[in-house]
Amino acid sequence: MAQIRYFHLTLFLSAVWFTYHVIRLARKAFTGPLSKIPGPLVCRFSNLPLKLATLQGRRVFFVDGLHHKYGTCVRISPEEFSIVDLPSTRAIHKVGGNYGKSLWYARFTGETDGVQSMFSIADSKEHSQRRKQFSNAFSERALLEFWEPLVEGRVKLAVQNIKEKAQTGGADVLAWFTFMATDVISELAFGRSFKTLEAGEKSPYLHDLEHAAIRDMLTEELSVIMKTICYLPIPALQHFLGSRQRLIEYGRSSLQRGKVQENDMTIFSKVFADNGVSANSLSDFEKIREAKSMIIAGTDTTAITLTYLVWAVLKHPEVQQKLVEEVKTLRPDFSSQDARKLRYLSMVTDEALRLYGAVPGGLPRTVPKGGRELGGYFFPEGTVVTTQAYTLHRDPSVFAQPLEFNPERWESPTKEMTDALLPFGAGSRICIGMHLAKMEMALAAATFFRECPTARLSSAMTDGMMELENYFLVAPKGHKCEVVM
Ligand code: HEM
Repeated sequence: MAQIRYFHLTLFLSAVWFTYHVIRLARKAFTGPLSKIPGPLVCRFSNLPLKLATLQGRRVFFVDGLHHKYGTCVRISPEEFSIVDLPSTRAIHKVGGNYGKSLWYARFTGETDGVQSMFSIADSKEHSQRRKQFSNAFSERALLEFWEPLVEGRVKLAVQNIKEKAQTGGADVLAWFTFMATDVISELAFGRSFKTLEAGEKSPYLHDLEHAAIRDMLTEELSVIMKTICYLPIPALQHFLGSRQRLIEYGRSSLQRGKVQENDMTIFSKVFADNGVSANSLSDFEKIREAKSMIIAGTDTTAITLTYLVWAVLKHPEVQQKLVEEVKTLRPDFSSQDARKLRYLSMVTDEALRLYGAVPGGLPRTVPKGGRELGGYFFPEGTVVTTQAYTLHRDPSVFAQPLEFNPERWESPTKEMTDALLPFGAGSRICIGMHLAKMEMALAAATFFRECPTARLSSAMTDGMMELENYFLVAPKGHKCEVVM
């Protein structure tokens, strides 16, 4: 008898809980300023469509599709709104706009324990203090003075390997550019390169980084399932889950080694102190977090964009011919500045960044105190608004025939075009590694087309393999890009 009473009580309480939530969701969906924002009915109640798209690697395309249907401002989940008109994008990202990064960044990077890297810090003031500690190390001046020989050396070795392999069967440019970017950023962060170019394969640290990224993404999207499975005593699973701890231990021992050898030429070096503020003053754990974050942010981003640049050029023989002629004019020991002065290479790079910049979507921000008017709608404070370069870069009113790879469009660009090109983000959170990425890309593209002027795509490469998939970054679905000579 008592059991039946408990059963009815549980049923009653569940019904109350359910009704309360339905009413709360319905109120949110159909009343208040946000209810005026268009979007699919289901997205007013559930984030399932967005979650599914994210897990299937097509978030950016899902959101782009919604913009095509509903306009420049659209509801993508009960809690999140995407806005892609240029004035709103600029307002959200502008310096002093005070739109903090949303909590998604801390969860996505697994930095929810209070020790955050520059990438995930939400608070604008705290972020600007941290960023100041690194801005000198990543300035163009410091790059030219301290890091250019390192980048040049890694680029030469990468292209030499590509050339040899391309002549004798096939070279996967994505793999070699990934090794190159890894070696550069690992030396900047830890004072010692992972030497993946010499090994011709990813280091254990990189494997752990990949596992940690997948783990963090799954924890963000499927938290209940992840909390449950982490107790299963399966060795492979436990090894996978242990990746984050191994990264911390690697970082700790690298920093220790740096101290012992007094090797101070890293991004944390006092050499780069800005008005006495250097990243040297960070705690060891903060440095470990920053180093990990920069290796993640500075590896695949550059390698993927560069790979698409090479692929897109090889798909367009007329572009390849023009580029090959141009890079021939460089002196044999050309510098990154010489390469960046090349007009056509710069047009090709802008076009590759427009269509294939590796971070084209979903930069969520929290609306600051007092709320803000954006795109004709009022957003109360605390609302999450997100922008995406993917849609902005394909706006037909700004870029004629937007889906075509056409470097010539940058011959004499309109102001709208240059304003709308935001592959590195904008404002206070603009990519701190932008100058480094541009240096690597200019040197690598120029060296590749000088050394491999007759390169072509291998017959094994299909267009489908280079279709984009999107897990925060975009990447080729086939996970490789093979060239031959
Ligand atoms: C082609 C290559 C690259 C692309 C397309 C790219 C793109 C971006 C974008 C769009 C953002 C803004 C993210 C946001 O607002 O949420 C960003 C931020 C960032 N990037 Fe890059 N990036 C590239 C290379 C690099 C490199 C080489 C590094 C090396 C350190 C790097 C480090 C960072 C960091 C630390 C941030 C966070 C900056 C902050 O919040 O203050 N990136 N990047």
